Amino acid sequence: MTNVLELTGVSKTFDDIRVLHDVTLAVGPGEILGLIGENGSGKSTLIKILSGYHAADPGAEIRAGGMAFVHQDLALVASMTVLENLRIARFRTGFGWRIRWSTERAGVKRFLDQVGLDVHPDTRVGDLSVTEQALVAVARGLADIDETGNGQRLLVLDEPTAYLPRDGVERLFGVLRDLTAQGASAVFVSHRLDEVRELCDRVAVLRGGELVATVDAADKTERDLLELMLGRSVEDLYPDTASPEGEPWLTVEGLGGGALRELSFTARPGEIIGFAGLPGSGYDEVPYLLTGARRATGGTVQLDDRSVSAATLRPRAAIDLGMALLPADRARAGGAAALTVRENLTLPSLPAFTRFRSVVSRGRERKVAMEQSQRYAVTPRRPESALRFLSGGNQQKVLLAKWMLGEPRVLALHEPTQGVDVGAKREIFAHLSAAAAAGAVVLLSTVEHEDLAHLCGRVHVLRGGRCVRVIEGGELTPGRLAEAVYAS
Ligand SMILES: Nc1ncnc2c1ncn2[C@@H]1O[C@H](COP(=O)(O)OP(=O)(O)OP(=O)(O)O)[C@@H](O)[C@H]1O
Repeated sequence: MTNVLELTGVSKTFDDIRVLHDVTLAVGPGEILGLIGENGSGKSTLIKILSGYHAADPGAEIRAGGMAFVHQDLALVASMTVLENLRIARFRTGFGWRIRWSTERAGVKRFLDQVGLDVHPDTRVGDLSVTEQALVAVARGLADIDETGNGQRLLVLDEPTAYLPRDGVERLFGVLRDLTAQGASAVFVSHRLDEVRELCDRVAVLRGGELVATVDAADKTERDLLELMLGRSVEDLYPDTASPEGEPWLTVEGLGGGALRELSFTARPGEIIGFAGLPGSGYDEVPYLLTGARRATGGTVQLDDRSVSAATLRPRAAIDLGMALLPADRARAGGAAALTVRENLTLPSLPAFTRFRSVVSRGRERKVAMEQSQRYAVTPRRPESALRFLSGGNQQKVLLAKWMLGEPRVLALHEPTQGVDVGAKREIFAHLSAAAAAGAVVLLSTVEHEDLAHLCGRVHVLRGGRCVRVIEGGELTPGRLAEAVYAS
């Protein structure tokens, strides 16, 4: 049987820098190929060449059958219906250019069935769960292929599980297995090596733009894959963290806003505190409400002897109090994509680079930008390049480095390692632990139970906007956390 995708000699050069070198690979019918690599190794660039967004350097050969893409953010329009999302720009018109809705509904139903989704085509996508939305994105991919394909079907999935709960991941994988049993193929790009091993038949490993290995998933452990990715042996992922003594100096009382109804807790300098829960429980609102990025409806925040009403707290005041926020949505909320790495790094602490009240000292800025890029292992080390040209994981390192420059006393983070490779993840954890050791309070809202269990001294589990359990000490394991989060 002929391959569904064949790449031969694919290279890509940006501004004289070669980010892909002579990549050759193939995907067979019914096969799921994993694509892994460190941040900046060239995964997205390769996918963008497949999708036609970038042209490969001359000399490449690409042969593909019907192909569709499912991106991490799913690219669905929440305010439109499932039907509209699937058929957007392709409605079949009958006599007099009227859209034949009944035919459209029946056509869409066929693709929803293929992904095992029992929702009415007129349901608004925004009203579906994140798992259902991911399945709609897969159904749309199948519909796209049906329009353009030649019978061969290849789904390219770029970190599709980043926002999914565990049961959603299992459901998505079940659907992908069913589809491949019927002859469809998939390329699965992910930083989650456990999921790559679980789902894929073979795994292609990119390192520094080169395809360094293609291996059978069943033959390799997670650690093997990680070492192939990094090209070296690895140490433990998590740093040692101490549980600090002393008086609490952050006191939060009755914090509410969005899905969060009422949250109270105290923190000592040096503590790393986690917040966990299901979507809608409010666990992910904490960093934003505490730092004034989202308007709280009530509650007080006391830092040392300064007490402020959460409802009147604005981001600037929060920064002045020594609080920093690292949001999950780094593309839109975290950084200024069009500004350079240097400008992003120095933005919040600009007054420190200013002479005679208004003149920014470029020289000092440059020096500090270079130092921070080094300290946080940002690659490529080019402070004058625009933030948006960095790979996702490297953007995250820049944004963390930016807040660390101001030596915050409270560091509030939402999904700080989303899309970050395991090597960079280790570095980020080491920086968080160092910030805590220097006396900062670190607050971590994430779905990564493993990270919470290893890094935090205590985790607050939220449900219905309230803390229903605090897990600490010997109880604090990923398993216990998952039980508490999923308990109804
Ligand atoms: N448009 C561009 N202009 C200049 N350089 C770019 C551009 N797009 C990507 N790069 C560079 O190409 C390299 C590969 O980036 P790419 O986004 O493909 O990595 P990745 O493996 O997807 O990383 P991540 O896991 O962090 O998303 C990086 O060094 C990046 O800075």
